Amino acid sequence: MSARNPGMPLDLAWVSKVRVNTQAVLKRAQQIQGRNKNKKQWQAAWLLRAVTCIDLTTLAGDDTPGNVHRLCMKATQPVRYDLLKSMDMQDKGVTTAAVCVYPSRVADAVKSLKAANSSLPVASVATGFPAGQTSLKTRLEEVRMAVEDGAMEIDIVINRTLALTGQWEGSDFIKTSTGKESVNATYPVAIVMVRAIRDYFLKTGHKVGFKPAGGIRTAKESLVWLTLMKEELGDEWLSPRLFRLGASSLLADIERQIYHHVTGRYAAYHQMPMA
Ligand SMILES: O=C[C@H](O)COP(=O)(O)O
Repeated sequence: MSARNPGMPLDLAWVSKVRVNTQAVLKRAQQIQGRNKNKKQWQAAWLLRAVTCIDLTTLAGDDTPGNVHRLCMKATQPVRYDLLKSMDMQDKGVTTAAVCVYPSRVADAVKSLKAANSSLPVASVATGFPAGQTSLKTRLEEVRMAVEDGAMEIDIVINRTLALTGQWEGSDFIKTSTGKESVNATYPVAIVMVRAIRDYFLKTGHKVGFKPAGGIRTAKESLVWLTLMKEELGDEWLSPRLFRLGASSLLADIERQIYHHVTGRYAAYHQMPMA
């Protein structure tokens, strides 16, 4: 996770000067999607990079200590050992970036990771996820409880009422969406967001991270996201310190593509143990 953003006084004059050329952004999004033509051996390396940037997520109403435990085990060994061995990557410590759960499941996740001797961080979606329509007092209490239970990272749902009325400040990491909306992470919106990160960096010298989340399900999409980050912000934003993919079911497809790279065959989903 990136260093804390010290922030800056809210400068609405700067914000209101921002203009977005929608057609240019849509064209750029198309261009980035067309760029994704890595050679096979590089593609496997990029896919492993994507794995290390995943916040492996479960945010279901019926989450239990059991499925959170499986998620944690998958996060610590996200790609089958035999596949990693074939690529000589078995001892490179490939894990996902974090696991992401509801506040009520943080303690379960911390316990499972501790038992597995893993230092993977637990992220939690506190603050009235997904609507963010709870009082400030409740929101702060939820963050406190998640941190007390061992969460290292908190995905805060911004108060959209405040944002829409111009009352907002800077953050350490910005995330596209909760994953619970009908439209979640899209490339054109992401381009606008990462360019805001670039502008903020140029103005303050502080690097804010970016997390697209919601509906990211295929290995191909993960490669487009990496391309977008590389081209718009540079190599430094290709590490989990500044880039996360928030996803509950992306990993299975990435692992299948890696299986295909190693064996030349496609695996059924059940051959890839999943949380
Ligand atoms: O923050 C993470 C998202 O809720 C995950 O969304 P997803 O289940 O569509 O991958």
